[in-house]
Amino acid sequence: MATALRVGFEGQPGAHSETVAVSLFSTQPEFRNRGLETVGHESFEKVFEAVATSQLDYGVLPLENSVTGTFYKVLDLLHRHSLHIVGETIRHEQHNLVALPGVTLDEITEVRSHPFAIEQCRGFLGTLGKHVAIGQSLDTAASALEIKTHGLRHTAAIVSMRAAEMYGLAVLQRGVEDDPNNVTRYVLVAREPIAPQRHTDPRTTVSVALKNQTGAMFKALACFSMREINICKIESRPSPRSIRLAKPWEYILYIDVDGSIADPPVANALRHLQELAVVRVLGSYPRYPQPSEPSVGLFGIGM
Ligand SMILES: O=C(O)C(=O)Cc1ccccc1
Repeated sequence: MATALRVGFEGQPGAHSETVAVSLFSTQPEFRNRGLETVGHESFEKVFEAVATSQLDYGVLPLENSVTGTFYKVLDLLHRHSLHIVGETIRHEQHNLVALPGVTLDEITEVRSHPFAIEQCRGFLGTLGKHVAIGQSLDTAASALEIKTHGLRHTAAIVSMRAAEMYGLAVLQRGVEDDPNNVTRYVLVAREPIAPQRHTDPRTTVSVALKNQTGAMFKALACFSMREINICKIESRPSPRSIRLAKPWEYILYIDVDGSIADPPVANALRHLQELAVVRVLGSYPRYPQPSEPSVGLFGIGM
């Protein structure tokens, strides 16, 4: 039998990104029968490096959250490495306050989680009172692991139900996120690009190195709008090579559009854009439906 697909994520087993990897790879027909080993890494950078050096087949990375915004590090790494986006999915994460079994809420003096999870629960955390300190961990599941490993009776974590079960923690309060409609968009990255099929409602993401010149942004966007191509997202990040003291920076523009580079209007728009700026296609990829919560028994190996 062929070896299982190795899929990397940042964090410990039970992190949201790992849950997404497990659901996606166990439900989507192109991956379902391949076997899966999820592998935790200590940073997004290490996930990129492991895919680039063939230690992993894919990486699953959070790209943006509807409340806390873009995971900038991931965007910067997409530009810096030459990997390709080969899929995306959007998922609602339920955040739950959990602690060692038998511990009650009034015993808690610290709550730990990933900084984005903390931000998404600010309203709830504000109700706990000033005696409760807020601590950060690399990912949500790492906070659960720390509580379990060190027997921390006064610390609670904000994690998924899957992570709570994996680390044997009890739920103090379910659904502590401020916005119940809060969703995270994840991307799947690989070494080789793919050509998505039309029925997958594909998107294309490009990075565009823009000159600091009058009208540069307007002209770049016009390449799409004059061909009736819908732009779904624009984000800009300082271009690392352009940064000098007391000089205006240049920016890398990230543009997501509906359609695939196999569609003539998108291909023409990108050819046009290449006449104005340095363009890299980060991927044309299918949009997978929101994966369901996998059962706790399904997980791979950790860091
Ligand atoms: O920390 C995790 O579990 C992650 O996968 C990152 C994250 C954190 C908060 C919301 C979505 C993803």
